[in-house]
Amino acid sequence: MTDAQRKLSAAEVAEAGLTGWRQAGEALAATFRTRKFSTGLELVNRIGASAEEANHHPDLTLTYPEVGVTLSSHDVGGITSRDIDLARTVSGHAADLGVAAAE
Ligand SMILES: C[C@H](O)[C@H](O)[C@H]1CNC2=NC(N)=NC(=O)C2=N1
Repeated sequence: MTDAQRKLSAAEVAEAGLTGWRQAGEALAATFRTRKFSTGLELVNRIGASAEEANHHPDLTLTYPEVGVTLSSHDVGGITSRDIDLARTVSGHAADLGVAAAE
């Protein structure tokens, strides 16, 4: 089993210090206040490109005012370093677009 397949404890997830993200059961979740559908679509497209590059895919909800992102590692049924890494990437895309996460 590689480190990327090791399920992280809640303490390890908290130690990752992900701003704007919360643990929801066996997943990480964040809501980004895009405020415009076009901005949300751009964010979703950037997330999608990074997900394909990482071969690790979130669940996404695109609405007019916001984008919801949920991350978990399906193969182990929990949160791994893959989810932490992609969460950081997603937060970076949001920051690039001037979009804040709902706290
Ligand atoms: C075959 C393919 O590599 C796997 O199904 C990948 C695809 N994307 C994935 N995404 C997520 N979130 N978890 C996975 O276990 C996963 N596995």
